[in-house]
Amino acid sequence: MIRRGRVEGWLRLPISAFKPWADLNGVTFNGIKVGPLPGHEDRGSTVIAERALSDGEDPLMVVPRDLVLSLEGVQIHARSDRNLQELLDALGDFGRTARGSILVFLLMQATAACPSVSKGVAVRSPLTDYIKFLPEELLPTFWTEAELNLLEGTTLKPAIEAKLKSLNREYEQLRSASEDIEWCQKYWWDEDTGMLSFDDWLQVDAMYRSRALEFPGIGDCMVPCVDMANHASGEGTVALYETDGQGNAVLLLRDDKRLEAGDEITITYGDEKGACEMVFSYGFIEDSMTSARELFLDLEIPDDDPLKRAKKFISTSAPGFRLFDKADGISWESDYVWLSCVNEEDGLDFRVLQTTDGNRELKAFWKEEELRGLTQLKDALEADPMWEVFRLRATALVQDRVEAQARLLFGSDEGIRTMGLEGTTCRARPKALAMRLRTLEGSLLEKAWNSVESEKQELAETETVKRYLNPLSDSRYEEEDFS
Ligand SMILES: C[S@@+](CC[C@H](N)C(=O)[O-])C[C@H]1O[C@@H](n2cnc3c(N)ncnc32)[C@H](O)[C@@H]1O
Repeated sequence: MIRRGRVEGWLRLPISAFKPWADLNGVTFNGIKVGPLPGHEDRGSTVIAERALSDGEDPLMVVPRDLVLSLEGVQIHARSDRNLQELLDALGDFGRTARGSILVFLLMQATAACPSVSKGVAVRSPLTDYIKFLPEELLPTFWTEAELNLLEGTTLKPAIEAKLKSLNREYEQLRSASEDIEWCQKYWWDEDTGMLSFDDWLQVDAMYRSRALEFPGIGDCMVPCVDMANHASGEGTVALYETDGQGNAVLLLRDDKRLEAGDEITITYGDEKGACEMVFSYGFIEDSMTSARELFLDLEIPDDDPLKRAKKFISTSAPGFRLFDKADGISWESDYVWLSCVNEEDGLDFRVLQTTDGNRELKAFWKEEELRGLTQLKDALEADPMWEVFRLRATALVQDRVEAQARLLFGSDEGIRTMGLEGTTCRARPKALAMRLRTLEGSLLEKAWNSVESEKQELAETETVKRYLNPLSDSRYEEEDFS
């Protein structure tokens, strides 16, 4: 439906109509305009200074609170749209989340804009026209199979596979929740008259994912007009967003920033976000990015670990670890790794205890002390006389996983580069992004391997580890392989 609406024109407005739309809906612009930036048209539209701007300016933009598309905003729309309310109710818990309610609201707006849908099925709002300004984002959920193959060995590959599965589940949930609602059956699902397909769910997901911001006091939401600002990190960030006393969204020039007419007004989508997340959520990697910044590698507790089931049950964190850039090198963090590398003979124990309300609960203990959260495990290990041994095990585990990932990435490199460069089935943008991500992740993996290698060597020189590895000199310890 959405793709067709854009092609046929009923779901598309030129960016030249943006200012009249904003004026009509009470948005205030102060010395700025929205449109493509000459020389950077590939980034779509952006916010541009119309005159010189400096410290002490009034807000560059004020967006009335009733245009802010949040969970609360959708619930307010639903009060005057019976069909929207029925749909949200039918979706249960998902309809009460920011993401679920906003995606459904966007679908309703596209439906309202469709000329073949009877008036009154979906109530039109200022946002019905707003979504006509939103470009089609080429996020990886829209990449072809050949393009996705270029991601082999990157952490984006499993992330996209998992995302597509979860989008499919959500789409099926939408279908089963709404196929008995008469108008949904007619306009969305009917074999002859229904217009919805999985692609529409991907489209509203892409609108939300690439444009949602976390607004102080509101949470995750889409803010029309502020979401026209492109991203720049660090000192490149020119403006910031917040809410004013009335709940309106405002865009403010950062202190010490001075702009000339024609300069771009950027915000940050999150300076800490890594290359993988930037491609995943926004479909680009900032030109100035010279490192993948961070990457997440999954990890399985080995089958021969006798406490595997209990460890998996108790674990609340994602099974894996995060590698990230630090000022002095590469570091990693994960509660899961610490849990993976200790066992009963070290002092880890699990017990089923009765809670005050009569339920039974599995609790983890370290040397008789209850762990009130997995984050406490690392502190307990750090205070243990065997700390260096545990660290060595953890580093070895991390290094093995980094090495396996590097083999996957570099092992597929030659074939991929040939396919990417010669393959005619891959579009230029996904191709360039995939190649850049491969390079950035490859270099982070190399640095991480070297960094854990030196850590391992340092640890191997400690007295605790030497004693541990040499059971003949101290019969308390058994031999272990850290190679
Ligand atoms: C919140 S929207 C910004 C407005 C958008 N350019 C438009 O035309 O509607 C985010 C999208 O803008 C583009 N974008 C933002 N910052 C960019 C940058 N620094 N380089 C390239 N593309 C960028 C990406 O396509 C991203 O998914």
